[in-house]
Amino acid sequence: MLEVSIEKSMGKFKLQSSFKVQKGVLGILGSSGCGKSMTLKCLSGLYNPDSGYINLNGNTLFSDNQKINVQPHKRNIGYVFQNYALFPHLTVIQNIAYGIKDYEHNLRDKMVSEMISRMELLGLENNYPSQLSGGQQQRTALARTLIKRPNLLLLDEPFSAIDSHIKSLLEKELITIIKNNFNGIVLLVTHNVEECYRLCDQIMIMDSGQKIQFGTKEEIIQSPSSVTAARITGCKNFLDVTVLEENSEFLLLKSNDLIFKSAIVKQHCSKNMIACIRAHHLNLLPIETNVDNAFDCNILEITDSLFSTTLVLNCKSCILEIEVSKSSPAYELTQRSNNLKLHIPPEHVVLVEKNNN
Ligand SMILES: Nc1ncnc2c1ncn2[C@@H]1O[C@H](COP(=O)(O)OP(=O)(O)OP(=O)(O)O)[C@@H](O)[C@H]1O
Repeated sequence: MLEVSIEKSMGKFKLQSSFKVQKGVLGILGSSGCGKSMTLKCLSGLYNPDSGYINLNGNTLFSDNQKINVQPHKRNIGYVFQNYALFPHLTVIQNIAYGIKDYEHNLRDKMVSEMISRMELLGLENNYPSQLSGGQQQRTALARTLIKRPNLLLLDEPFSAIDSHIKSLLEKELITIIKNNFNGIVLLVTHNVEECYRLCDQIMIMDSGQKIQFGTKEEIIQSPSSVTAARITGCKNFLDVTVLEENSEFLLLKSNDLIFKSAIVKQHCSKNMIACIRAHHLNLLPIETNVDNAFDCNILEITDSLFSTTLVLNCKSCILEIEVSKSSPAYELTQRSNNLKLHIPPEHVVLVEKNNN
C-alpha cells in the first residue's frame, strides 16, 4: 500500500498531492506542467517535499513531522524515465547488472542472465544503447529496474519516445512483463487518456499541482467530476444548460434553442449546470427519423481521419462535435446530406456543476 500526502513549492508552482493505492497500476493523467513528474520525483527521493508524508508498505519514506527522509537508493523504488536514461557507455548486460553491482558476482551473473532471457534480450547482451531499437532500450531499462525487485515502479511516459506503429505492441509487452515479473504497485505518468485506460486499473487526474479526481478507470471515464476532468479525459462537448424539469425518469435541459433529455443523476442538481457529452456518444440519423431526443442539425465542418470522421454540427444554435466511424451507417449519411438528425443518448449526458471547473 502506498499512502502519499505531500506539498512542494518550486518557483511559482505548488504541488499538493495526496492519494492512496492498495495495488495494481495507477495512471496519473494531466496536461503538460500539472505536476505529474514532480510527484514521481518526490516519491523516488529526487526532490524533497516541503511537508507531508510518504508511506510504502508500512514503511515511512518521508515525514516532515517525524523528520524522516530515506535516501533515494534506500527506498527500493524503480524509476523508468521518459528517455530510459540508459548508460550510453555500458552494454545491455552492464546496464542491467549496474542495478545490482554490489551483489556477489555468481549471484549477480545468474540474476542478469535470467533477466536477459525473460526480457527477450538474448543476442543483444553486448550491444550499446545506441545499437538498440526503442523497444529494446525500453526492455533494458525495465530489466535494470526490475532486477532490484522494487516495491514500487514509477514509469514516466514510457512510450513518449516511440513511434506510434510499434507503441501498441510495446504497451502489450510492458503490461505482460509487469504482470509476470512484478507484483508491487505501478504508477504510470501519461497525458494520453487512451494509453491510460488500456494500461491502468485506477486513474488520478491532476490539474495545476492538485488531484482533481481519483477512481477506477470506468468511474473516471463515465463520470468525470468537473469540466477539467472531462476535458482531460477527452470530452469535446460542453453545453451551458438550464434544468427545466426534473422527474423520476429524466432531466429536461435547455441550451440555446436545444431542449433535450438526460438520464437522471444521483447527485444534487443545480438550476444551471454544464452538460458534458463525448463526441463518439452522439449519433446521426436520417432527417426523417422520428425518435426521442433527436434534433435537426446541419454539418458545418468535416475533418477526415483514416478510420473515422469528426464533424462540427449546428444543432438548434448549439455547436457540437461528433465522431463517426467510417464503417458506420452515420458516416454513409454524411456522404449524402448536410441536413441530418442528431441523437443525444440521455444516458451519455454527464452533468457537472458550473463553478466546479
Ligand atoms: N526544477 C524546477 N524549478 C522550478 N520549476 C519547476 C522545476 N521542475 C518543474 N517545475 C515546474 O513545475 C511544474 C510541474 O512540472 P512537472 O515536470 O511535474 O510537469 P508534468 O505534469 O510532468 O508535465 P509534462 O507532461 O510536460 O512532463 C511545471 O510548471 C514546471 O515548470
